[in-house]
Amino acid sequence: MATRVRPSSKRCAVIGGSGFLGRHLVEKLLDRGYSVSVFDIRQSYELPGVTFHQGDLCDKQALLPALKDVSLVFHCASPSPASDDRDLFERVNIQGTQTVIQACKEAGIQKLVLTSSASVVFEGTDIKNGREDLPYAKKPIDYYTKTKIEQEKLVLKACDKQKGFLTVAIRPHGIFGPRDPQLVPILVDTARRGKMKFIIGDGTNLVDFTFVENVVHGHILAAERLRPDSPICGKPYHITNDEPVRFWDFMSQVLVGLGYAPPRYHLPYALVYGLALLLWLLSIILRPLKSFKPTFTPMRVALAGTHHYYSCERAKEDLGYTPVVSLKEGIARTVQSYPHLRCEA
Ligand SMILES: NC(=O)C1=CN([C@@H]2O[C@H](COP(=O)(O)OP(=O)(O)OC[C@H]3O[C@@H](n4cnc5c(N)ncnc54)[C@H](OP(=O)(O)O)[C@@H]3O)[C@@H](O)[C@H]2O)C=CC1
Ligand SMILES: CC(C)CCC[C@@H](C)[C@H]1CC[C@H]2C3=C(CC[C@]12C)[C@@]1(C)CCC(=O)C[C@@H]1CC3
Repeated sequence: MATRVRPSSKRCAVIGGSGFLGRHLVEKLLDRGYSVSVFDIRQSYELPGVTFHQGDLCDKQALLPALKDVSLVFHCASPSPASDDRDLFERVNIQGTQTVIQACKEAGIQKLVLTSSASVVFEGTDIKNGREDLPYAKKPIDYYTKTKIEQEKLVLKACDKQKGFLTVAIRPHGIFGPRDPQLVPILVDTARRGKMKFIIGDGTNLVDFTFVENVVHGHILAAERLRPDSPICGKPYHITNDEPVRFWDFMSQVLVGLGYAPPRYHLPYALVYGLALLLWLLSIILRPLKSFKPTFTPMRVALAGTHHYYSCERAKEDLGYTPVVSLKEGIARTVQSYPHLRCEA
């Protein structure tokens, strides 16, 4: 008679484990003695203790082998927020997350930890010390945000103590660190094209940027505290560096660290936002003739010109969270990790 292997609490799966956050999470899980099954649409590395399963998370049959003998699943896969492909976001973040939940239930998974985003409450206007009880954005600023909201709702609603399927959502904001494919590379590319001379607005707006290891720490605390009797079941948690910083000071520190000049001249927020909106509309209208992707999208301008920082008191109280790497140290380690992006002049 075939014996069914009891899932080990030290065996977990990371969906999206080839990505920026996913790979940092996998590395920390290995350090902590977990063995890890990675499921991703691409394989970007090999590591002892990790088994790779390549596939699309919308395909339950492809997903199930990655969840075999696993008790804990982290779901941190998403299309890039830089995309504006509505169908892709809906397919992966909404239908795909439904598939992940179904596959978890079929595979007898006990815990599912979702990487959501603090942006689920952001509508393009100021948020100061926002707590988790803020309502979801009624007018989400883009398809990424819209589908992250639906995704979070699905995962939190699926939490079922009676059936032994526990869920929690982590809401990070502005993740940065070594190997990030977005923030630093886009910033440097913009600087190299001579477009990082301007500060949008008066430059005093405060924002959370979160070093990737703090985000990983929040995920692991949540996973380890997720038990039927814990208050965290079915809830979202902000995870930040807990050091809101002026958006333009952060950008300047990264730019200067890499040898580029910081932005100096101010432009009115409303003007830049209006221009970004116009360019975005033009890029849609002209798409059949010529494809171009504006750097300053309405989303980026809103993120660069408003206050948006979040309280992580709930994570401190319920998860025992405190950041493990300060902003200063995080920026230094990030800058050091991009020798190829330094200014050569
Ligand atoms: N970066 C940030 O500042 C923030 C990120 N988040 C969230 O954190 C999570 C991780 O983000 P991050 O590490 O930056 O993103 P990455 O793009 O680096 O990682 C996501 C991974 O998921 C993969 N993926 C995409 N679609 C599928 C699919 N259909 N099936 C299987 N795998 C897929 C990606 O592959 P490919 O690259 O080929 O698409 C990639 O390897 C996301 O959920 C994101 O929404 C939340 C707040 C802030
Ligand atoms: C061109 C410059 C004005 C801006 C360059 C940096 C930006 C690329 C980043 C600044 C804030 C970042 C951010 C995200 C992506 C990269 C930035 C826009 C997210 C949208 C990533 C996904 C999320 O869930 C929220 C993030 C907010 C901050």
